[in-house]
Amino acid sequence: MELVLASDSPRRRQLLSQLRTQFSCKPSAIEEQQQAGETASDYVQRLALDKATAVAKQQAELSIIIGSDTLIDFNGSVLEKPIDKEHFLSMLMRLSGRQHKVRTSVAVVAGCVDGLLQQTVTEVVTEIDFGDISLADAETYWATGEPADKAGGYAIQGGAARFVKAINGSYTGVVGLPLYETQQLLTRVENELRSHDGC
Ligand SMILES: Cc1cn([C@H]2C[C@H](O)[C@@H](COP(=O)(O)OP(=O)(O)OP(=O)(O)O)O2)c(=O)[nH]c1=O
Repeated sequence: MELVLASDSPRRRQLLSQLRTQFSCKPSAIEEQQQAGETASDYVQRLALDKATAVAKQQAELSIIIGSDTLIDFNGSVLEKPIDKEHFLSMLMRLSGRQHKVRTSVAVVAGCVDGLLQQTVTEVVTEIDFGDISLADAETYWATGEPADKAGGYAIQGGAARFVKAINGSYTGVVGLPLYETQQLLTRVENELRSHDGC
């Protein structure tokens, strides 16, 4: 059965390759817009599920699809990718010297164009303490190009490692795909599918 990562994130592809050798990547084109009254937790789980189900509905044959989403929760405010340098600087300065949460949700769905057989989703929350970041540090970091496509404008696996004083949670979750939880969901869905041979 085909395994599909509903993503065009190179980080997620690399992380999933630590669990599985055979899978394809198909980005979803879902709109990322928090709804009025939607909590950060509800929002990140909805996006992971929407990404996975959107790709599942395009599959001709029964497949297993993984969708994931990552966002920063700063005292209840959602921070996503920076839209420009000013936006990035304001986000990083808010995070400087404070604690925030990184919320990553992973959904594992089984289905195809004819329907969905399984839908599972979980959320992993990681607390990150940043040390003090000067405006000059932040500007230098922006110039590397790394922050532009990362939630909160930083990559713990890259240059932003120097800002991280403490982490409590899942490192792979912060990078974009929590591997322990992904493996748990994959195993559960695969076991439940054993009796099915079509969609
Ligand atoms: C906080 C943090 C986020 N990120 C990345 C993970 C995600 O790729 C990105 C958050 O954006 P997402 O919208 O979750 O994902 P994406 O648009 O990159 O990929 P896709 O929707 O196709 O799966 O930020 C890091 O790489 N390192 C970090 O330390």
